[in-house]
Amino acid sequence: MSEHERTFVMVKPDGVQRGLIGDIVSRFEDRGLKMVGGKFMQIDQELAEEHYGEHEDKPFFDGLVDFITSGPVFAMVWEGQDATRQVRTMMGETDPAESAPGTIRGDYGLDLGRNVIHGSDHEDEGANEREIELFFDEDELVDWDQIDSSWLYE
Ligand SMILES: Nc1ncnc2c1ncn2[C@@H]1O[C@H](COP(=O)(O)OP(=O)(O)OP(=O)(O)O)[C@@H](O)[C@H]1O
Repeated sequence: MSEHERTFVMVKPDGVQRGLIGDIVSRFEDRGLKMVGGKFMQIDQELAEEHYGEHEDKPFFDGLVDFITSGPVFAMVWEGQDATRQVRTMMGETDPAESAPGTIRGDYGLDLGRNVIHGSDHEDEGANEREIELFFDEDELVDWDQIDSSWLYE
């Protein structure tokens, strides 16, 4: 799939507390993706359990929920050609130790838990739109087609 699409991305509490929001946003801007939404927020227990619902039977589930609710996150929606897959490629692997230098987790990730960033799974059909809906109301997102940017090129 390589269509123009939106995807959900989140700088996790470790990334926020280490001051990595700006760098991460820059990487996506430089890549040509467009931000359509952004929210600095604290995730509560209910939202965390819903967001990570697919992992509820895993031994690391409680630790994952504790971590993601431990401090503010920066939730974002980015759009562009094949945006979900592009973001996943730029993030690296789930385990930072397996992530190539130059990827976000390869450059900054510490371990499986503290891996700086979340992005929708491109192999899970519809995960991007489900996660966007979970974190954002439609009126919090910008429709760039409706924004006049002709002045930029005058
Ligand atoms: N074995 C594990 N031990 C501890 N934490 C884990 C483990 N496996 C996954 N996690 C944590 O759970 C998150 C979700 O796992 P998942 O398999 O969906 O990875 P991912 O899709 O790369 O990550 P994310 O969903 O955060 O983008 C991972 O980002 C990681 O922080």
